[in-house]
Amino acid sequence: MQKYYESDADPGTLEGKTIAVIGYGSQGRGQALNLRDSGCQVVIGLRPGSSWQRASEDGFEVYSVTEAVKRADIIQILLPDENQAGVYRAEISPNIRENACLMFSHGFNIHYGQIVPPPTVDVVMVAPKGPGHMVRRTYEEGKGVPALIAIHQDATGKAHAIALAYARGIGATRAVVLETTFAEETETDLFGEQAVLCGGITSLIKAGFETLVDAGYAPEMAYLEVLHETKLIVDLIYEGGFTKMRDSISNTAQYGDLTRGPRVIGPETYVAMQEILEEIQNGEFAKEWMLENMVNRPVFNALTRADEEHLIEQVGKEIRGFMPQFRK
Ligand SMILES: NC(=O)C1=CN([C@@H]2O[C@H](COP(=O)(O)OP(=O)(O)OC[C@H]3O[C@@H](n4cnc5c(N)ncnc54)[C@H](OP(=O)(O)O)[C@@H]3O)[C@@H](O)[C@H]2O)C=CC1
Ligand SMILES: CC[C@](O)(C(C)=O)C(=O)O
Repeated sequence: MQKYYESDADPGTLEGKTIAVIGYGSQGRGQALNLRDSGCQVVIGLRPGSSWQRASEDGFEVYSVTEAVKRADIIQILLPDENQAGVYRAEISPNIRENACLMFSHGFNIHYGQIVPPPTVDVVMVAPKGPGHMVRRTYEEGKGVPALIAIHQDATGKAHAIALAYARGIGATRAVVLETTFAEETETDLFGEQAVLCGGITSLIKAGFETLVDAGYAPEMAYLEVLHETKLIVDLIYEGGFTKMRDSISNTAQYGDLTRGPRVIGPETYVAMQEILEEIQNGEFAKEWMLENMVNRPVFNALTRADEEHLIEQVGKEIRGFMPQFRK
């Protein structure tokens, strides 16, 4: 896989160019602040509301999406995936300059054909592999979150240089930048968040918590055991893989890990993972998510509410209240 570092990116590529960051949520805020601190010229495109106020308070020039796009050489679309196509059709497409660069941090709308840009613009992706607040925090610490770049369309011949310079601007080249495609990024990202990072881990934690509570153990004990300690174990895996984590735990824990783990994640889970991946690859998941938004998200809202009311959330709130690191 092609990898890039700080010295591969030329910050001069962005000189004299205006970058419009459209959206000022998790990624919008993190990327915009990092770009500005890296010396780039950044404006923000938004609708009136709380994000507008936050971006203004952070000292940015904030415009409607239409006005921001008119001013921009590079347009980084950091709206929720489900809103991007509507805003693109109404405000971005009619105002985008010829030879501008249209940028994304996730390939969903291009890969699934929700946005079809004209052939006169560059279409690239710079996708940090981490949440927006980490993109900002690691930059402030002098480090960076790794990122992926991909080129969907190179109208100007400069698409690759722009993507790398932008990745440098948000701090990603301080770590590493990997080159991929829109298809590979979209499919692996959706799979990762559904099967492992978000869907997989919350379901695993909930199953462990419910098993202990149903067996008569105190919910506080169950919370500390299966949720609180998860971060401590994941931090070790993050720092040094399974080996570092296993070096740090007891031999008893390691034996239980090696012999019982495969009973929890057995053949049934592999089958479910393959099915989930197929739904992503054949576009079934994308279609379901788009339709869910068209009818005001009944499933999304009901499932979110049910988890918010789960005992693990109530107990967690109480226990975190005792710990100084979680007090505001
Ligand atoms: N969250 C993350 O860490 C990651 C996200 N990504 C990708 O980054 C992109 C942005 O996601 P994320 O940062 O989570 O988004 P958020 O939901 O955090 O933020 C969305 C922003 O868009 C604004 N917005 C929403 N609708 C409109 C509209 N119709 N017109 C103008 N502004 C609007 C919101 O403002 P308002 O206050 O008005 O609602 C908000 O500022 C997505 O493509 C996502 O897949 C990629 C990697 C990680
Ligand atoms: C894991 C969720 C994520 O894919 C991410 C932070 O990278 C997302 O889309 O938010």
